Amino acid sequence: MVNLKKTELLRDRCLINGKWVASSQNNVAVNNPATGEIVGTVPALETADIEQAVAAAEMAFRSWRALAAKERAAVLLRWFDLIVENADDLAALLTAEQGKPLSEARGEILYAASFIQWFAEEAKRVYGDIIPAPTTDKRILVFKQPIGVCAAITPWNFPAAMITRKAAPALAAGCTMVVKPAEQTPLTALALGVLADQAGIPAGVFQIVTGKAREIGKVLTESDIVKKLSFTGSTEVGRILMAQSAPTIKKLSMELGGNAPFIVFDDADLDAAVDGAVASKFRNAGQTCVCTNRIYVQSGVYAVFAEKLAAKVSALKVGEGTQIGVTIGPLIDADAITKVEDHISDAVAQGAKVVAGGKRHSLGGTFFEPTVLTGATQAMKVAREETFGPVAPLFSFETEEEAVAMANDTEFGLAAYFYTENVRRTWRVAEALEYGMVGHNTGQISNEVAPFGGVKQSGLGREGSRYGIDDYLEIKYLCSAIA
Ligand SMILES: NC(=O)C1=CN([C@@H]2O[C@H](COP(=O)(O)OP(=O)(O)OC[C@H]3O[C@@H](n4cnc5c(N)ncnc54)[C@H](OP(=O)(O)O)[C@@H]3O)[C@@H](O)[C@H]2O)C=CC1
Ligand SMILES: O=C(O)CCCC(=O)O
Repeated sequence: MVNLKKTELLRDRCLINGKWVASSQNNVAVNNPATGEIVGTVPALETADIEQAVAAAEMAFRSWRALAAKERAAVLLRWFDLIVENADDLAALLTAEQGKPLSEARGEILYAASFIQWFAEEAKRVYGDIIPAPTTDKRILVFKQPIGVCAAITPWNFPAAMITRKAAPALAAGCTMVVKPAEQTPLTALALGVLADQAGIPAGVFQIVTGKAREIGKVLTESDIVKKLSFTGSTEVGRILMAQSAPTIKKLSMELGGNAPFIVFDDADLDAAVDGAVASKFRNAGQTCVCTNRIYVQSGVYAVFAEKLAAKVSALKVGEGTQIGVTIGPLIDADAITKVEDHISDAVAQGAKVVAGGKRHSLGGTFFEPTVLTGATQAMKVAREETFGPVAPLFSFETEEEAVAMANDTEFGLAAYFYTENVRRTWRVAEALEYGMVGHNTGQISNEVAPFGGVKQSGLGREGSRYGIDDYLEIKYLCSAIA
């Protein structure tokens, strides 16, 4: 049970063409990962329902794109206001289905809202260009137009923000969108739909569908009507969706896996580095794609850093997200726990030492002790794969070149962090790291004004920032002969 002030935010139906649609067949239960209790149910829609949503999005696109940017912005700002007004309810729902501590959930809701406010403003700044023509008889103009019907497939780790980070630029640009949230966290998505409806977002412009991921993914990727797909999730599923989108040559935005290095040089402010490591590693119990995965510490400060980090991590409070003071909630499911245990046992078998945590929490369920390992090496799974859990492995290095080489030794390239007080080193390392986002002397890099996205196998495109709207726009060039 989740207690909401505004009970209509808890929906058991999907939003298609302005109507709340039930399943003609089955419903899917949504469980609280902290307690196992059922929080709600959502429909397992049929292929025909998804096709109907796509058709409604196509119809709605005609009138939505025709509005002045300022008119679309006004509607988006009403949505933003409603999300902020209902932040407590939305946070409660988010914690109930996802598990993160309530304060973090509230932070996510405001983060999610910030994308709507930002892109409502950016809608009015989709400028074109006039290019000096190579001959005097021509004029060359460039303008930008919305891509059309878009689809979004989003993960469970940020049930609100990953939706608005896609929907806000899409809607601001004049596109319409069909969203498929993760099976584990659809209720926050549906609540956002309620508020979108109340804000006056027209029928068909923002729709939410739930059901079997493969079937929905197939309809959305095979459709000729859907011109663009934006996905956040695992690299493995990203590859499948790219392949499925190839026949219709869809535009793609892909926010995929990470394997973030966190480098601590011996000239770093160690206390700041410890705080940054805790913030970046243990946010959402380690379940974000920008979470630190590997911590490289220069040998001269390794022992002190390890001791300070282990002390801070041991003080983190594990528990149900609704309890005051809790900083680490449950992991999302049993598979997540199995992966964390596998990574720890693989590391220990190869010589790593557990200096904090290391096992399932006495609370049971999917609660896990925040863990610090020393003596990690590049051969271990903790170095090669994204753990997506509360495990901080410490690696030792001697030189800057070695640290950068180890940090770049991965097929992923999403986020990286480093701590140094040396200005020259700052520039060298920032430029050498093969990552889309780099934090210098900070473990927190995400906000609505900065471009979020990766290189290498971490994905394609950028979300947030003034660049984020470009992913939903086509460039058209007009050549006008005037002689
Ligand atoms: N980059 C990131 O932010 C994230 C990375 N991950 C990484 O991925 C691992 C696995 O997490 P997981 O939740 O399984 O991530 P997935 O990539 O499986 O899921 C993300 C989204 O894709 C959907 N999906 C899954 N398979 C298909 C498919 N064949 N066609 C269409 N949609 C599909 C899911 O739907 P449904 O939920 O209904 O299955 C969900 O909405 C994590 O341990 C982590 O390493 C996970 C989440 C976010
Ligand atoms: O893909 C994720 O893990 C969500 C992004 C988190 C962030 O925006 O910081």
